Amino acid sequence: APAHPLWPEIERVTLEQLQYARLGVEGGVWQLFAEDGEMKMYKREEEVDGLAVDPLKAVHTVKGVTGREMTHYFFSPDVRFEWETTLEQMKVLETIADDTLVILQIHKRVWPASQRDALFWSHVRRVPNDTDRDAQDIWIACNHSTEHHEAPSNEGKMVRVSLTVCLVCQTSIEPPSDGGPVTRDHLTCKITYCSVVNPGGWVPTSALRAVYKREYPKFLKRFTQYVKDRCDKQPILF
Ligand SMILES: Cc1cccc(-c2n[nH]cc2-c2ccc(F)c(-c3ccc(S(=O)(=O)CCO)cc3)c2)n1
Repeated sequence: APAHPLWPEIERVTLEQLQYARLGVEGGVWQLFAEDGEMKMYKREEEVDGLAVDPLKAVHTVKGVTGREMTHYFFSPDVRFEWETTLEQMKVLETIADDTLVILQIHKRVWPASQRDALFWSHVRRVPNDTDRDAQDIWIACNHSTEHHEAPSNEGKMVRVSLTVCLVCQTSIEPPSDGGPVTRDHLTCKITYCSVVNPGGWVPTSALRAVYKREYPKFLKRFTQYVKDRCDKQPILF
């Protein structure tokens, strides 16, 4: 593993997020707040220092793509402006490895709050499926707030959020009964998107919850549709 000061934290947080994502939404602690076809969005209402920091967990089933493809397009900074509608600026501050970056993002201001930015490391990895030999490997992409000497001090113009986000994908293949080749029609990708965002500065709880309720379903629908469109008619990446 690369000898970078962030590496131990990247390893720990990525594997913690994998376990967290794989925990179901049973137990009554998660409140279903949005549903659209296969997509189900849950939240927990939690406040830290009077700030709503509502953990979010979304589950979705997407046909015709693999977990490697889904996490690749989530991780890749090159395509982020194509699906992340609230992004205003983005800068890759450090390339730690081809699967590990440090990114600064400035997002569009949401009235009446002040504009926010996010500084985080981003990592994507394949995790062999240790429980079920026949199953495909699991893929996880994880974004977690960090410090970085290259991050411009935004002279108080911006409020910095702190976030931990993961996208965990499990692909399954239903092979064609006629023994023919596996095509995208035989692929199903089960995804779990988890996010905890501390808005960093005071936002009225009701306004923040309204933003989450509007933005998260829109984001996940748009992102997963973007990946389906990009992968359509392309060779399958397992
Ligand atoms: C999807 C969503 C939920 C809640 C708020 C908003 C939003 N609306 N206007 C500005 C933002 C905004 C402000 C700060 C942020 F850090 C992110 C933010 C959201 C997601 C991620 S990510 O890591 O899931 C995907 C990469 O951008 C990173 C930052 C988004 N968008």
